[in-house]
Amino acid sequence: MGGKGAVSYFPFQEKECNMDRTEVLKPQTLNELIQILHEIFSSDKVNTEEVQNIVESYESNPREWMKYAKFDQYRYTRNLVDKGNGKFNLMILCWGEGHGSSIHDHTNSHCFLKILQGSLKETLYDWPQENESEMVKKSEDVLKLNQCAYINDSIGLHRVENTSHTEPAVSLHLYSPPFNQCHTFDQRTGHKNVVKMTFWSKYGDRTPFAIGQSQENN
Ligand SMILES: N[C@@H](CS(=O)O)C(=O)O
Ligand SMILES: [Fe+2]
Repeated sequence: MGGKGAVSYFPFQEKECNMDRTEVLKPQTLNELIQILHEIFSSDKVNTEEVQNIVESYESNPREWMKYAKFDQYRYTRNLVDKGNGKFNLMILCWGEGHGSSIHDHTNSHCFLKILQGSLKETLYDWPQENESEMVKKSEDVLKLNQCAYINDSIGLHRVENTSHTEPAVSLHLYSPPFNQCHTFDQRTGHKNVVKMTFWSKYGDRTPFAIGQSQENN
């Protein structure tokens, strides 16, 4: 995997060496994190653990991301931050009290999920069996401020929820390669549906309402 030398254009980096970048680079701002992600994903091979560590090491600063954090009263919103030069999509998801996603897959992409505010419950499920039956819950975890989780389709499916009745939650998601649809699953039967995924806003601007917008993942 991508154990390349450290990148050289960050002034806070003290030395050039062959150490894993995770030991060297701690992004000081969201913009710096985005720069580092561009660098990492420009390579053919990406080390998912390295990405997870770097994303986790960024300390959430609401001033840096508040322009993307747009909430809806009824369901979680997806707000595009950066298109990652075609290699990834970086977005901020805003979860009102009690908002959650359906059980879903990630369309053969890598998914990194970091908490920027509040906390989220992540429940993992196995892929459904052929026969019609209740889906099997594998584990659940409460993700805390700054924590970064990782999932892909070979790990399984998940559902994410803001279980708080008093606090909103905000999360940062990186998907590589980018995707705009996924499958959702009925917990009772395992039946799946394709759903299109849309952005509530892009680069801080509310996306115009599209007629015939499809059902979403929540
Ligand atoms: N994967 C979901 C969010 S989450 O529940 O992980 C999405 O992109 O909308
Ligand atoms: Fe997800």
